[in-house]
Amino acid sequence: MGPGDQVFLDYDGTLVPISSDPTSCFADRELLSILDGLGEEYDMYIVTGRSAEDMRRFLPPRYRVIALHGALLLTSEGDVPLIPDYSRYVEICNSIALRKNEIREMFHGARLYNKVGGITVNTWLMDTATRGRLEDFMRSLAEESGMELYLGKQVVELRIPGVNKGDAIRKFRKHGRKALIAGDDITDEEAFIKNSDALTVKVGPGETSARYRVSDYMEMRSLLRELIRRS
Ligand SMILES: O=P(O)(O)OC[C@H]1O[C@H](O[C@H]2O[C@H](CO)[C@@H](O)[C@H](O)[C@H]2O)[C@H](O)[C@@H](O)[C@@H]1O
Repeated sequence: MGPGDQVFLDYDGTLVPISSDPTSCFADRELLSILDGLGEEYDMYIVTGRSAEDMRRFLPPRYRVIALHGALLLTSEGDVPLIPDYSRYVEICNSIALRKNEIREMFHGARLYNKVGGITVNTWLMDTATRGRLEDFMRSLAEESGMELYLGKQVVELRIPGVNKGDAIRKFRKHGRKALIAGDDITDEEAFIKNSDALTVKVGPGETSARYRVSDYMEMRSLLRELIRRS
């Protein structure tokens, strides 16, 4: 990897630790200094399943972010949908979000967030049986609404069908440039598989199609510091 090459980084679990509270995953000072260092040498993107609103709260606006699993590019000039029907899915999510209280009453511990182009239910506070019922419910909601069910780390989500990090990254790959892609969750596997020529890094345990592995976000940060040092 050298100056001008590309770096695509997942956020939760890759750059910051996974936490049971999804609302407070702010980038700390060390992370910002790493991202700034990378941004000076490399063509860098954060690629996340998070909403635009979350990423604007967690990170300063100077970074390029691909949000909602690849549906939306955030830039300092504004948001650019990367798929044709984005606004239709926003409306679908807004109408599902109207059922927030009903869903919270049906599934004890469920925390539902409208990602404005996705719906996520955080399941950290739920017992296993209730999560199972929630999955069934969300599966039927997906069928009714035309959204896609996605089961991640302690989240049950509805995401825009067909959207995935792999295709999103491919849109931004530059011919003749090396790329590093890192991530910790199932959606990142889609990025690894669709970019098998890249330097792919799995963060944490579990099966993977990535070529390399680091144990956690701290080792990932060390690797990124090394990348800056060598550039
Ligand atoms: O693509 P990512 O940057 O990894 O984002 C994917 C999901 O991130 C959030 O959930 C994950 O992080 C939470 C905070 O650590 C954690 O509570 C949750 O269990 C994780 O799955 C976010 O809430 C989801 O909407 C994103 O899809």
